[in-house]
Amino acid sequence: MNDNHQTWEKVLAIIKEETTTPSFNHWFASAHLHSLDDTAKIAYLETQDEFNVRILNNRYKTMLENTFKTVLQEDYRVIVRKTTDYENEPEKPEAVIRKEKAKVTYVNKEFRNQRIFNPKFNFDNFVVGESNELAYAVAKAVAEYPAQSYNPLFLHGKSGLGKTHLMHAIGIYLLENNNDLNVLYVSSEMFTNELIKALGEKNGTREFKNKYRKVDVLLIDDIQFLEGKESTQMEFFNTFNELYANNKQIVISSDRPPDQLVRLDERLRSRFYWKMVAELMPADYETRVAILQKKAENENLTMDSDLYEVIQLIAERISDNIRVLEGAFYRVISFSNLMDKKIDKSFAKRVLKDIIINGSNNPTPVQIKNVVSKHFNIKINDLESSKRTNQIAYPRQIAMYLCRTMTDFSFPQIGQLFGGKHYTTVMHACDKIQKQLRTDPNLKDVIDELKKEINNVNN
Ligand SMILES: Nc1ncnc2c1ncn2[C@@H]1O[C@H](COP(=O)(O)OP(=O)(O)OP(=O)(O)O)[C@@H](O)[C@H]1O
Repeated sequence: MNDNHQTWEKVLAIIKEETTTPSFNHWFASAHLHSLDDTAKIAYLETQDEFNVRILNNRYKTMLENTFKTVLQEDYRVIVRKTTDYENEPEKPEAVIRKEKAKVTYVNKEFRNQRIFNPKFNFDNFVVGESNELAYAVAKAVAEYPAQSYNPLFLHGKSGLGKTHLMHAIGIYLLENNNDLNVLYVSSEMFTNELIKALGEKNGTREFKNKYRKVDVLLIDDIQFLEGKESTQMEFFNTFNELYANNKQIVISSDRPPDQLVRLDERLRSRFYWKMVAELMPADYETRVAILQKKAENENLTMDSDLYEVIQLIAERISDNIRVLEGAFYRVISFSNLMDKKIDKSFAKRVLKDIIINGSNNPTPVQIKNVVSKHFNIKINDLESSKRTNQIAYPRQIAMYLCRTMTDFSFPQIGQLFGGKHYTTVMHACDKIQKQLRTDPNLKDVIDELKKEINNVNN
């Protein structure tokens, strides 16, 4: 039995445990592992039937990727194709094969071990919102048509907003579609260290230059690191010019726009403006929620109202860095696994005490009442009155629900704050809104909007 066969057997054994017998027999039993690309970290699966391909790709991809991770102890991206798609890869003349083999060896030697792409940083996993749609669109265009419309591409944005993710996504996409391309991803720090090492070795500089001049697509991250390093800048300047002159794609990322890289050579800075400069801005609330929903999906978590509330809580409180946002979410997940506790809001608050409680204050019931009364165009006094018309009672129930979910006030305390109502009235209101939220998307939009407004007032 070869390694791939063994791997696939292990994957199947796990999946068999996790799915029903009919699903397993239907979708997995006839699939095979076609090949594993250990460099690009892709598992290629094959199956005979077109529909089966679609189901495995759409419905079971996350499960497959998680299972490969369990078996191989590494992240692998899964691609399922029809068997005939592999068979129909055009036969190449002997001379072409020989030439390609030579090229592959060369790619192996100089570039393969620098293809350090994180398979999770792909386009499918990148959630697009208003804050990043331009950057996403141009990154995708570069991946599809390198060195055509957007060369060079300069991506900038504050820390943790997805620059590296998009660069890896470009690299992964390019390699998936043309494995022979010389795609090179380097951080500016790696570039600098490589240059310093080369300077200390016999023929080092020549080899360094040769290597970089042979690149088809250069992805260079965190260019701000080159600030103040004159000789590295000079070498990068030469590399840039040479690649550009040969119509090779260059993608650069930075934590600032080019004009703010003041300790970078002016000639280099001006080149960054030649084609496309795209900014990644802090994600808005909806995008932050969508990002965490995607992470939950990737972790195979079942989305119930408790989990959704936790996602909202984290998205409300952490707004300027996606890395911190997802870090908080993963912390909740791992503590819940460790302690075997269900994820809900009070558990999340405990686990994230340092971020949620100390890092930011809960809104006050007064702020909540203010926002709700403005939204429904009624008076705060009305919220505290005993009027029972629907026009007043419904916003009051919503306000009570928000006080309960956004503050640490108890049912009796909230009752007091709403004109001395009995605690069972507050419980009833919260229960009603909670249930309605599960079925009424309009109410969910209203609540989301109110929470956003309350947090804006609170910050
Ligand atoms: N739009 C998005 N959708 C999904 N995940 C995202 C998105 N934006 C960022 N992330 C995630 O946030 C984390 C941080 O992103 P990334 O490392 O790309 O940030 P960065 O801008 O390169 O930060 P730095 O400047 O600190 O290197 C990653 O795990 C990435 O997958």
